[in-house]
Amino acid sequence: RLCTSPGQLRGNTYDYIVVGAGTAGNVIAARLAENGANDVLVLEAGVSNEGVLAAQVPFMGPTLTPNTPYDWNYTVTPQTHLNGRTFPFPRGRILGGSSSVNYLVHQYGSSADYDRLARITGDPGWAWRNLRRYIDRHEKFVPPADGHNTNGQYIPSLHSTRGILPKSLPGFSHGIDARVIATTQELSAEFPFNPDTGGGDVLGLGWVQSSIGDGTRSSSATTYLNSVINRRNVDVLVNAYVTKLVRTGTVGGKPSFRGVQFANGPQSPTTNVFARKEVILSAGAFGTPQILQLSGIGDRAELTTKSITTIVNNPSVGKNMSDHVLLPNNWRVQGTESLDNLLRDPVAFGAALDQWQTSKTGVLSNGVTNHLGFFRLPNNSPIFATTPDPASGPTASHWEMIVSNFWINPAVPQPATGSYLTLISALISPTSRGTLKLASNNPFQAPLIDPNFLATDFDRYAMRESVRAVKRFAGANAWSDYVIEPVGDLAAQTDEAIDAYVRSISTTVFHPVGTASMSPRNAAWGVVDPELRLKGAEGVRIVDASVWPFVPNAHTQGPVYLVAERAASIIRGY
Ligand SMILES: Cc1cc2nc3c(=O)[nH]c(=O)nc-3n(C[C@H](O)[C@H](O)[C@H](O)COP(=O)(O)OP(=O)(O)OC[C@H]3O[C@@H](n4cnc5c(N)ncnc54)[C@H](O)[C@@H]3O)c2cc1C
Repeated sequence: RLCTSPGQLRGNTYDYIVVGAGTAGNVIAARLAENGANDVLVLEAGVSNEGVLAAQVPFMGPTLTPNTPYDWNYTVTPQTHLNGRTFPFPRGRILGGSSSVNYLVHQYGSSADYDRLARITGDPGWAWRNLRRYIDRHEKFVPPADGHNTNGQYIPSLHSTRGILPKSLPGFSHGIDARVIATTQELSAEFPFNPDTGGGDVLGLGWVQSSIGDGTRSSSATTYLNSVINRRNVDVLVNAYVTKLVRTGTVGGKPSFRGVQFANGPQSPTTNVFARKEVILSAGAFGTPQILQLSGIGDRAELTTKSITTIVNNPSVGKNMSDHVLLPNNWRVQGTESLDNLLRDPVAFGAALDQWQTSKTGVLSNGVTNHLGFFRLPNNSPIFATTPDPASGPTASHWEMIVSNFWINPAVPQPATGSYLTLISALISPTSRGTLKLASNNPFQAPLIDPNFLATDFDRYAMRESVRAVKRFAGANAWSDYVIEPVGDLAAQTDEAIDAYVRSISTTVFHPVGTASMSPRNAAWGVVDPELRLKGAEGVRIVDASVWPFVPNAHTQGPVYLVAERAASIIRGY
C-alpha cells in the first residue's frame, strides 16, 4: 500500500525495511515482496511519482531537475580544478528516485567493469558472465514509439523481452541521424559503428537504448514498485525522511542497527521502526553515506567534529566518490532541423505535447540523444608514460561522446536565436576521487558534496583529447553542409586554451558512485562486503550506486539495476 503518513503503517516492525524507494530500493522491495511471507516497509523522503507529467514524458525529463520539488537540489562545493565553480548536482527525490528524473539512457557498461568488480571484491559472482543473467529478468525490450524498422540498430539476441522494465530504441528520428551514421563510416578507424553495447562491448558509437516503453518513461517506480504496491505485505511511506539508523543491540560482538528513525521534516516528531531481518539502505550515493555518518558510522575524526558519537569507526564512509565529468561542446548549425526552436516556442511545444498525450509519439516520446559512443585514448598517448591506464580493461573506454540535436549546456543558457549541435564529451575512467561529508549533525542540512573533478593529470589530459576528438567528428565531410562554427572557446587549439575551456564549463553527468564501496570481506578499506553487508555492524545491507567501487562504462542506472537484482537474490538466498 502507498501510505502518506506514519499513522497508516500496519505497525512498527517489519521483516525488511528499505530506506529509499529509488532505483535500487524498489528492486529490493519488489523482489523481497514477491514472496508473500516477507513483510516489507519502504521509506521514501520524496513524493509519489503518480500524476507527475514530466516524469512520464521522456523529453521533459530534464525539466525535473534542478530546483524543483522532485530534486534534492544539491550544489557541489567549490571545485578547485574548475575555477572554483559550484553547480547543481541533481538527485531524484520522488518514488523511483533518480530513475524517475534521469535522462533515460539505459545500458550496462563494459564486461570489463564487472570483471574488475569481481577482481576488486574477490567475489566471482560479480563477474559479467554471472551478472549478465540478471538482464533477463530486468529488461523487456519493446518496439520504439514510432514503430520504425530497427534492423541493424541493435542485436536482439543480447536482450530480453521477458523482464520487468520496458526499454527501446529511439522513438523519433532526427535529420542529423544519417550524418552521425555516415561519420562512423567516413571516420571508421576513430569512430567505428557499434551495433549494441548490451553484450559488454562498449567501444564505438551506436543507437541509444532508453528506459522508455510505449513512448513513456520506465522508472523503478512504474515497474518494480508498481508490481507489488497493492500487495498486503508491502507498505510504502512517502514524505518519510530517514534521519538515522537506530542501534538495537549487539549481535556476535558487533553493533546491530535494526532500527530506522524518520520524520516528515525538521519540525515534525520522529518515528522509529524496526526490522526483524534486515535494514536495506538504498538512499543513493549521497543519501546512504549521509545516513551512515548521522548514525555514528564513519570516520571517527570527522564525526567527532560534528559532535556525533562514533559507533563504527570506518574512514571509508563517504570517500572514494567517482563520477563522469560532462563537457558540453556546442556548434552553430544551418537550417531549422535542430530542436532549438521547439524549446523556444511554447506553441510548437504545446503541439508536441498534444501529440504525446494523444498517441505517445512524436519528438517528446524520445530522450535527449539518439546516438552515443565510448572511445579510448590511443595506446601510445604520452599520458600513459606517467599514469597506468585507468580503464577497466583494454576493451573499456576513457571517454564518451553523446550527440544531441539542440543546445545542451548546463553552464550557458540556450541562445535566443540559432540552431545548434551538441557533442557532449564525458570522462569515463576518472582517476580523481571525491568525498561526501556531513556539514553538521543536523540530518536536514545538505551534506558537503565534493566530486573533486579533474584533480589529476590523467583526467585533464583525457578531457583535452576528447575535445580534439569531438572536433574531428564534427569536421567530417558528413557535416560540411550543416556545421557552421564552434561556439565560444570550443575553438581553442592549444593545450592551455583547451584546458581553460574545459575548466570553465565542465559539470557532472550525474553518475556518482563509490561512497559506500564494496571491498573484499576482510579488507581494511571499504564499507560493505561482497554480499553488501555493512562492515563492522550487523543487520544492515547497502544496495545502491554507492557500492560500486568505481564508475563503470555506462550511464549508471543499468549497472545499479543489475547490482540490485543480484543483491535481491543474495538476500533471498538464491
Ligand atoms: C538528472 C539525472 C540524469 C541522469 N541521467 C541518467 C541516464 O540518462 N541514464 C542512466 O543510466 N543514469 C542516469 N542518471 C544516473 C542514475 O539515474 C543513477 O545512477 C541511479 O538512478 C542511482 O540509483 P540509486 O538507487 O543509487 O539512487 P536513487 O535512484 O537516487 O535513489 C535514492 C532514493 O533514496 C531516497 N532518499 C535519499 N535520502 C533519503 C533519506 N534520508 N530518507 C528517505 N529517503 C531518502 C531518494 O529520495 C531516492 O528516492 C541520471 C541521474 C540524474 C539525477
